[in-house]
Amino acid sequence: MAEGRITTRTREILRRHGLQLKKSLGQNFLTEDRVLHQIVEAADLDEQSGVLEIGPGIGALTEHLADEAKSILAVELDQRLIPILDELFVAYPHVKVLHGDAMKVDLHRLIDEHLGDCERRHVVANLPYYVTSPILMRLLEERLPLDSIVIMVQKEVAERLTSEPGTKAYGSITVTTQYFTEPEWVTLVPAHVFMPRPQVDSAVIRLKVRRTPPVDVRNEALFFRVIRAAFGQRRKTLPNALAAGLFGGERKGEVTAWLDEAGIDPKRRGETLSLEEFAQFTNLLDERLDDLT
Ligand SMILES: C[S@@+](CC[C@H](N)C(=O)[O-])C[C@H]1O[C@@H](n2cnc3c(N)ncnc32)[C@H](O)[C@@H]1O
Repeated sequence: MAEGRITTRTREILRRHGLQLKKSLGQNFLTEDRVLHQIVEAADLDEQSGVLEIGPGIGALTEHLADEAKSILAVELDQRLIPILDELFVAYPHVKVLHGDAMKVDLHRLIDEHLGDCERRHVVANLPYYVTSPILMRLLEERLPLDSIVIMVQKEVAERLTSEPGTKAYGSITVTTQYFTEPEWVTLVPAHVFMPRPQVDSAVIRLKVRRTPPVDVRNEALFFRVIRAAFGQRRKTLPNALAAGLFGGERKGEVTAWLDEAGIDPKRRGETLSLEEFAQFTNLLDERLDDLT
């Protein structure tokens, strides 16, 4: 079969610049137009959209985004790729390439500076897999002014983010993501469309950022502590896991009673609790802890 356009483009750019891709930076570049189209389509962009792209690589996705959106800010960690990106987008004043680490740069300031005049803002990215969860948690927990996040992630991560209570894939990242967004599976992406080919398949998901959370939580910090504790020690019973994560292993009796009071059978495992049940228990716990102080 003849080599596709993007594969040829990628090989050509890498050869011309004498570049070896770095596995440690998660550099698996997309080489199929069809998948690039699917990602851009899922983001539902128009001439009022601003896009933050994390990890543009050598700009395969950026090129497609540049055709659809008003402004693009592309943050790339690998300094070697910056001159290549600058050269590729020299004639695109609405594409700004920035050398930086998406885990460290001030995203609020950058979005305000570069995408502030856009009506809608999106993150669109083929994320580096070694840092997917921390980047996603950062995007959500910092409450950036975003409408949606369309990301390519490892298939297993996509399954976690879109899973239901009681399934193996359901975890603290699921609950946290579903608290901030409505996740939607877009498409499965086989490993062979990347260069170099990774060990695992991938998937594109779309996270529609919620304006308000779907459950009423009075103490958010406590809510996230409860979630982490419930999933922290999967083999423990729920009262044991919560007592261990929240009270250093003490107060198991009280935790059991509070679960009962919140209408949650203490014999259940943490991974069977819904978002509503986590909120219910946290609100009760917050009240009871207040009463005790
Ligand atoms: C999976 S590749 C995607 C490249 C390109 N967008 C594509 O779809 O072909 C991930 C990119 O993220 C970059 N990267 C890795 N860690 C990063 C970080 N902490 N901040 C910003 N970019 C990062 C890598 O250098 C690489 O270019």
